[in-house]
Amino acid sequence: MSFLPDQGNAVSTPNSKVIELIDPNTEGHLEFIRRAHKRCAESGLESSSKVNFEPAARDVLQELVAKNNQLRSCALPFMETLYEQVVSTHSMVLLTDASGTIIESLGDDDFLEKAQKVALAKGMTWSEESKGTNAIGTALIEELPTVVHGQDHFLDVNRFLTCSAAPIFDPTGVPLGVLDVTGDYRSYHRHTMGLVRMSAQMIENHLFNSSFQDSIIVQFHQRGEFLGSVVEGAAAFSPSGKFLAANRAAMVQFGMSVNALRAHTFSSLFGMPISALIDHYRTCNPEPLILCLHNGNHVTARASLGSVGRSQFFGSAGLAKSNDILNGNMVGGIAGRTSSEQSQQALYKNRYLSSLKYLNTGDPTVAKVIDKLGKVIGKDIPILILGETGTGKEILAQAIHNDSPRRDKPFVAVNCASIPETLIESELFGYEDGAFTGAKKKGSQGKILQANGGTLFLDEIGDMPISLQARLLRVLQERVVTPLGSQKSIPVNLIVICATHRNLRDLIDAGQFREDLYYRLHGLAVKLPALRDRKDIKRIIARILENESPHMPMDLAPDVTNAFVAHSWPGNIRQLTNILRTAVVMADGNPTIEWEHLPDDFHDEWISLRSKRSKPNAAMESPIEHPQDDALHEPHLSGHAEPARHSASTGHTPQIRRPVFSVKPCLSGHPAPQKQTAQPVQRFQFQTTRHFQGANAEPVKQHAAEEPFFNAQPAGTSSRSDLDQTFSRFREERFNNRFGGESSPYDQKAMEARSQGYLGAKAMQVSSVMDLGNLDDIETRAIQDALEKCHGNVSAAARLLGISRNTIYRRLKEKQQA
Ligand SMILES: Nc1ncnc2c1ncn2[C@@H]1O[C@H](COP(=O)(O)OP(=O)(O)OP(=O)(O)O)[C@@H](O)[C@H]1O
Repeated sequence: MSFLPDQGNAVSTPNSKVIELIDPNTEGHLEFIRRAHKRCAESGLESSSKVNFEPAARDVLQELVAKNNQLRSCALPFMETLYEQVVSTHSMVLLTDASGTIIESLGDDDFLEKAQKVALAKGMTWSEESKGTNAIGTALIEELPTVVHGQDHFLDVNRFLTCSAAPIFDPTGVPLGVLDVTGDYRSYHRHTMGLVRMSAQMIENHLFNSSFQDSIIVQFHQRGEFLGSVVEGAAAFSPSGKFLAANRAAMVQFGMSVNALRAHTFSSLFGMPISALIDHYRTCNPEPLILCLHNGNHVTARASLGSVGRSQFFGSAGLAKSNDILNGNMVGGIAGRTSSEQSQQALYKNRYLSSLKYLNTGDPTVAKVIDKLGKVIGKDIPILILGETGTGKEILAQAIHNDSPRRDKPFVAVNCASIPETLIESELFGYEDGAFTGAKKKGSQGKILQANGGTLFLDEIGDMPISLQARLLRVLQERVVTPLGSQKSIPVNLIVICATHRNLRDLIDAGQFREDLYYRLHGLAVKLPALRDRKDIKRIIARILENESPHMPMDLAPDVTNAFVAHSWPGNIRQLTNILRTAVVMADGNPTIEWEHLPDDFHDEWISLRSKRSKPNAAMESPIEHPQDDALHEPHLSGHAEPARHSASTGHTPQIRRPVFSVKPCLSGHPAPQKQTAQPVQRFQFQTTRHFQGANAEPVKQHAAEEPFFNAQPAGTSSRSDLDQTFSRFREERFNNRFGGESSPYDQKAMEARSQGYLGAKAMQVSSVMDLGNLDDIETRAIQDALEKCHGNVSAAARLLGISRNTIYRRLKEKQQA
């Protein structure tokens, strides 16, 4: 094969050289043709030889088309587009298989007649052997784009033709066929070859995507604006990160052949664990990532997780393996699959059928939830999923979809809390061409229409702006959607699943949620338990470990297991997953996860929560030996005396250092915190609302000193969800502050930026930061609030803000020095 450096020509041959070969006026081209003529002469052909016109028998033709069906169906739309470019130029567009036999043709009527005379018809073979030097046959031998013009043809009868052909390769570099434009030699145009090459590459990319649609596909390019274009690189990986295949643009960017790439994984090529990529792309509207290739080049990348990625949690290692096998088989070529492959695929589909059961890991509350859901699946009953953050609401919604008769239709998730209020409407309902300034030229379909036929998952429905709730209600009741700027209502047929961690009843009382919508959504409401209340945590741990370490069984050391069982897991299963993911990497091949493999912030949280006895008796029950004290130390920011923690074995509270935070009043003008001298850790007295609300807002909301941090609270008391609200209000307010409140120009700017694609979005990000003016203050305020919220626990504050602990230390030191 030939388009890779160690295998052939197309990639190793610089583009300038290729252009010389295909330009009939250059010496390089003449040499190329001389070589081809020599081959023909050596095979016994003579220039005066007659062409074989015998049309192919009907059944032979049928078999030929069936054998090459995937290539033909992928290529046909591109052939049609290509033909539109060359129509009325006495030309035809041809597609052949790997032997040079024509399997599809589109042509100008006047030229078709002439073409028949030289056997340019379906079923005819245009290999060099049978038709002498010609673009199709020669391109197959040289595995290079080829122009054979007029006299270049070996056979006299073909010399009235001009042909421009480009080979098409499968994702592993094996030639599948040739795309060609052939016409009367007087109609020759240099641009024809460019069109043919580009179309061949588009066909290859399309074949690549359809061959690996179950795998994780990463698309990338050094220039972000080229994402989505024909020159973007695309590489496919298994769920465990194993390299499967790459298109030729990817091989050029990697600077490696497919054989060399097979020794690589996603992380060795992109410097990031595949699990982090999956996490990023499972979020709503993920941004493209800037990744660093193994060769130091930075690329803008985006990924599609395919069904493998989407169902990663349902398939565990078993599913991952079966997909690896499937994909591994594909690497051998994309031609017909064997029966064992088909049965593998059946197995894979069957696993899909058991998604809900998969989530039933032994907790009686979850079992009841699954039982109830099983009864309504497939019926037109809206489902509302309740539960704290990270309890698996989205996973459950996906499982409901997977088990429903709509499983082959789209599952579209929208996080109502993560989209700015001004954009939710267009994101959900779509908009028409020119609906507003900056809207995309061709309009946008919107998530509701994207989910048509399938399931729409509205996460954080409690955060949907009240103004849009009426429109959503109309969609649910009348089953039609009207895009922005359109007069037309489009019928939709979908199942809606909603989720929230908020109390919708409270929101109704506060006038923030429509009661009619509540009842419309509230067909069956189920509540997922918090992880600390689940009886199956060990099974969940085992499952996560299977996913994170598919090739090596891993387990927790007994003291770690005990700690995990006793912990109150404020971030629920998401937090557990992230901790285990880091621990698996830290264990570095060791099959047992020990204390020292756990991240520092887990140590901090563990101690912080235990010292507050958030789980009564947990510390006493737990036979945990703590890790080295040193590992728990964090620098003292204030030199305050540290509070104590319980001794694991005795239940006493030995004096050890633990992080204590205090800020100088100058940071924000707030009163300095009380000096902390003894346990329990003293909370700051502060006003949660002060940065978030306007002058008329209720000013003071004080947290009681004894309120346990991040602990489950009965409704109405300050709790994790209170904390979430505070932070989301902070973000909202910050957003409004930045962009000027009600009639902010941001809406328009954001729309315009979006319409300009990735670059626009980036520019928007940059300009929004510029607009800020006082970024320092905002950052400091956010840090201070987070620290207050977390009672000085720097790690927890860092986690809340999504920044590193070092950033917090640095910022505070800077402020103290200022
Ligand atoms: N039963 C489970 N087994 C293994 N992992 C799970 C399970 N349920 C959830 N997870 C993990 O927990 C993470 C959080 O799940 P998910 O996003 O569904 O939670 P959520 O309740 O929708 O969170 P949020 O309310 O913050 O959107 C997932 O990324 C997944 O890794």
